[in-house]
Amino acid sequence: MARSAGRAEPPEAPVIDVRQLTKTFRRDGVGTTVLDAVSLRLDAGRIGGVIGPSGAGKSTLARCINLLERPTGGQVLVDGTDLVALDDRALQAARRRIGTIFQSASLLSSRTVTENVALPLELAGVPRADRRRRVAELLDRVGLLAHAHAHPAQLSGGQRQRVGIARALALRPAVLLSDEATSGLDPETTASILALLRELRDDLGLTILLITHEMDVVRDVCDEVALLRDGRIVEQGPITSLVTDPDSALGRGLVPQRPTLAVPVGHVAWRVTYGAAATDPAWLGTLAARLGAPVPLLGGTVEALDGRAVGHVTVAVPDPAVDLAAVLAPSGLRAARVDDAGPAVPDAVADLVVGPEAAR
Ligand SMILES: Nc1ncnc2c1ncn2[C@@H]1O[C@H](COP(=O)(O)OP(=O)(O)OP(=O)(O)O)[C@@H](O)[C@H]1O
Repeated sequence: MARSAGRAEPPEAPVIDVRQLTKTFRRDGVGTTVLDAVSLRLDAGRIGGVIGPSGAGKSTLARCINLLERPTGGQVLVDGTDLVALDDRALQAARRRIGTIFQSASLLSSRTVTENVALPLELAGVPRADRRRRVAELLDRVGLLAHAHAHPAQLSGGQRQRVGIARALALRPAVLLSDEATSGLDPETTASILALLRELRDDLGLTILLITHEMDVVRDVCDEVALLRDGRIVEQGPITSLVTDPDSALGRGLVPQRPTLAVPVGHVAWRVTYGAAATDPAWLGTLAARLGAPVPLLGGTVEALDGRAVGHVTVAVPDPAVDLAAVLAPSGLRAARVDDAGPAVPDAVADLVVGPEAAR
């Protein structure tokens, strides 16, 4: 349809729009608030993460988003429909918009792979021939056609999780909700499941929300992330913004500072944060030439994210009078003296899995 000239298109509504979600459990007249005014939005085709330590309320949030648990307050809009406001019958239909995968794939052990994937189709009354076609398509997509007649006990953990993913996609949901789906898998299997999720997003335009306690999962696959702690979102944003903000605890958790070498006598340690769209790759050599003395590199992590360099390095500046922040600003780098830069891994994320070698 032609757009009318001069009229701005309304911004696209997010596929997931959680507003002021609250959950209080009551036992013996005593209420415990597990989610406190949680709000998050995720646009179509984005992969969002919710990360938090044990007990933060992550699983409760996942269960409130697909309404397995009724929120005490707030709204859960999926594709513009507030699930909280629906009666049970309407909710049953609306829930098909969300496919969920869990830590244990929760497959029926007596059923084959094909029969497990077909289950939601059976329950939805899809005719047998259509079911067969759809299951074959799904198993092909998750790379399990060869195991169609196997039982769950004959599969590896990663393969079981793929069956869970195929089953979650059976009714063509708009949203895939993953509650710790890669927890307990080895790093290689985790990477292959995350690659599959990325592929599903790219090919099917799925919107994916990952609930996890692993920073590596967030860094590898998410476009944006929210940090949940004690039932509240304490920080959230696009990954690229967080990792380029030296003041972001989440950003520093995502690209953790490794232990550095000792500062040579007479030098001052500075932490340099990458992140501008363009960074002069030769800045360290340029800096040494400008100071007329070598600038020892004490450690750091720099990696590519969305085609730009992100991370931090620690360098030892031979002249205490140098204001490195001012010197490096034109190179697209931000610098803070290590004494003022805060801990390598901020307290706010210290209890999350930030990588095996991260400084504690
Ligand atoms: N049905 C319930 N009744 C009472 N309290 C509950 C219930 N479900 C969860 N809780 C409490 O809510 C808090 C958050 O639990 P939740 O399982 O959502 O956290 P989590 O972040 O997923 O933790 P983990 O990573 O350890 O699974 C916990 O203190 C838990 O005891």
